[in-house]
Parts: sequence; structure tokens; C-alpha cells
Amino acid sequence: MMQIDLSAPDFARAIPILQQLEQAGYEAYFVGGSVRDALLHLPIHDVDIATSAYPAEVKQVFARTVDTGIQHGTVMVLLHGTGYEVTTFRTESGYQDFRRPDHVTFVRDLAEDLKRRDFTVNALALRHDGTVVDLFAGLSDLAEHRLRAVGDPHARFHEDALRMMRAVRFESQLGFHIEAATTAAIADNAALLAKISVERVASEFNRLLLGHWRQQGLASLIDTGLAEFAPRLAGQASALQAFAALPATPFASLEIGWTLLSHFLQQAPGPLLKAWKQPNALIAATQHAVTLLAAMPQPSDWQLYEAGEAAVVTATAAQTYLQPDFDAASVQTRYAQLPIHAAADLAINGGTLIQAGVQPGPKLGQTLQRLTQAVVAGELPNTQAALLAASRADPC
Ligand SMILES: Nc1ccn([C@@H]2O[C@H](COP(=O)(O)OP(=O)(O)OP(=O)(O)O)[C@@H](O)[C@H]2O)c(=O)n1
Ligand SMILES: [Mg+2]
Repeated sequence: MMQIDLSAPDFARAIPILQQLEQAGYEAYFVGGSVRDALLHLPIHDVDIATSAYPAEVKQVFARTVDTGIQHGTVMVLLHGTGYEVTTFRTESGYQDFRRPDHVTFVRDLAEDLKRRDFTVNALALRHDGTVVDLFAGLSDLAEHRLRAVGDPHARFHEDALRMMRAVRFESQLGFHIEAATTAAIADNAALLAKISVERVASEFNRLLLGHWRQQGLASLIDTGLAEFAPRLAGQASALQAFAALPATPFASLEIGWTLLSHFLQQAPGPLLKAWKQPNALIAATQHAVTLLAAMPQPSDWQLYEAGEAAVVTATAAQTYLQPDFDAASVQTRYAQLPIHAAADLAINGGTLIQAGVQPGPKLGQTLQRLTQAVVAGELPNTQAALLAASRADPC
């Protein structure tokens, strides 16, 4: 049996939980993504623990627990200020909606729990002494960077269709490839993706966009037909192919990814990102960046001013994917050197103009806009005297 190093602080601090469960006569293991990531020498997060103890038994073993998901078998154990999810070994059945089981049954056998998991590399269990339980050749799949469904891939994707998106996300995130039978099952079941909530699909897609092997993840998304069942990607194979063929450099932000996707799909970011239920801040940021990207490679000073700093960073980065010799730094420097960057930087405002005798109303707004443009263009100095003089000379 293979041994792994448990000195990573996240594991080390949780080991007493495994030990206390064993001392009480139960089995307990680290399971899921933390085991996979530790074996890959990647940073680990959310340590999941699985145990043969039933929820009521877990609560008897530990002084401080919180019922976070007791009907699913999960009890949160509080230790040194951290909460650890401890979940009873379970089997699942039903899945009439392709999203979640109708019934979960608590079991005492680790094998029963591991065999309902999605991929072999996610079905490893790690004991407190560092031994790894590997019932489905997950270690050799891990070594070969292979994603393989546990058991029958069709069954796994029928249980939870989101797993198909997880596969392409892991591909992008880990640089693994999906083995043939698993790929074929995704292609056969791609339509089930439509059963999954947009938020869950989007969460996987965003992680795919940010992965270091994005090209591979996108290629599988297209080749398996999954993209046909994702919001606004149906019928867009050639635009997606072009997007997937962008230089492999990872996107430094979601904004860059969505800006380029919107560009290739020729879809306005508003409706595109709303269909994906993305947060309003990401939608607004992408809208500004897409507008500026359309003005690349030579945006005017005014276009840079209107875009604002965040969109300048995003759009210049996006342009380097479209035009490898693009000089992003010089456009960013031009932005930095603009005389003003926001209305608040202007030496006058509406109130100053009214005090100087300009009538309130739409004309006032137009005058302010013209003065702002003149300052941004370097045609007027940003001083109250110069701007007031110019407002008096303003023809309208
Ligand atoms: N649709 C899913 C989601 C999760 N799991 C199982 O539950 C574990 C934990 O799930 P989750 O935290 O969502 O994913 P991780 O694999 O841990 O990956 P990460 O946390 O890095 O996203 C997975 O490893 C897998 O064993 C599963 O079988 N099917
Ligand atoms: Mg996890």
C-alpha cells in the first residue's frame, strides 16, 4: 500500500479527528479532492473526512459539532477553531433528476462509499498513518494523468450530470486527459447537462476558463458536444474553436476570459453573461473591457478614460491573445498619463458651473462632458480658471 506525507498543515491539524474516530472503534479517512491534490503535490483546501460512524455516533465522539447536513450524513466537527466536514460512508440511489440522489443510505463499508464517487482519482481514501486505499486503480490513473469514471461511466453521469462538466474542468485545471470510455459516455449523455442549474455549470466553466490547460478543457467541451447544452454556446463550434486556439497562456482573470469569449462569439457581454448567471460586477467589468477591446490596438485617450483602469488592464491583456506583438504596456502607460481618470479629478463640477452662472439643466451636463473631453485630450489645462473660461466660451 502506498504511503503519503501527511505533514501538510491542513492534513496534520485534522489528523486527531481521524484518530479519535478510530479510537472509538470506527474507520475514518481523508477523501476527495484533498487526497488527489496532495498526491499531485498541489496545495490542498477543504479537507473532507469520511467515516463508518453514523452521524449520531460522530456527535458522541466530539465535544463540539454542528449539524450542517445531517440528512446527507455530514456533521461539522470543530477543532482548534476550524470546522471539518465529517460524512458517514453512504450509498446513493434514485437520481431521477440527474442531479441529486432521492435516497442516501448510511453504510459501514468504505468500498460502498468510494464506488459511488465520480472519478478514480477522486475515489482514493487516506488513513491517518498515510496509507492510501485505492480500490479502482486511482493511483495509476493519477500517475498517468488520466480521468476515468469509477465503474460504469454512464451510471456516474446519470447520477449527477454535472460530473461531465467536472471532467472538462479537471482536464483544464490538472492537465489530465479523459480516457476513451469516459469521453464516449460524456458524448452520449451531453444533453443531460441541460438538467443542471446554470449556476453549477457556470462554476465549473469558470474554473475551466482559469485552468492552466484551458485549450485541452475547451477542446473536450466542444468535441464531446457538451458545449451544445451550455448557455449560448449551442451552434457556436467554429467561434469556440477559435477561442480554444488562442495562445495557451492562462487567463489572469475571469474578466479576460469572458471578454475574449464574448469577442469570439460576437455576443454582447450583457446577455451572454446574464445567461450564465454571472455576478453583476463581472458583467459590468466585461462590458467595459469588450467596448475597449473593439477600439484596439489604437484606442483614443477618450476611449481609455471611459473604460477606466480595470477595463484597460483587462482589454490590453485580452488584445495580447489576439495580437501577440501588441504592446500592452505602452497603452497602459498612456492611460496612466491621462490628465484625469474620473469626473472627481476634474477641477470643476456641476456645482462650480452653477455658481459661475450656468443654468442647471441638460446643457450643463453637455458642457461638463465637453470640458472633460478637452481635459482628457490635453486641449485644456485641468484648472478651475481655464475650465470656467472655456465654459463661458462654450457655444451651446
Ligand atoms: N458531482 C460530484 C461531486 C463530488 N464527488 C465526490 O466528492 C468529492 C468532493 O467533492 P468536491 O469538493 O466538489 O470536488 P473535489 O474533487 O474535492 O475538487 P475541488 O474541491 O478541488 O473542486 C469528490 O472528490 C468526489 O469524490 C462526486 O463523486 N460527484
Ligand atoms: Mg473538494
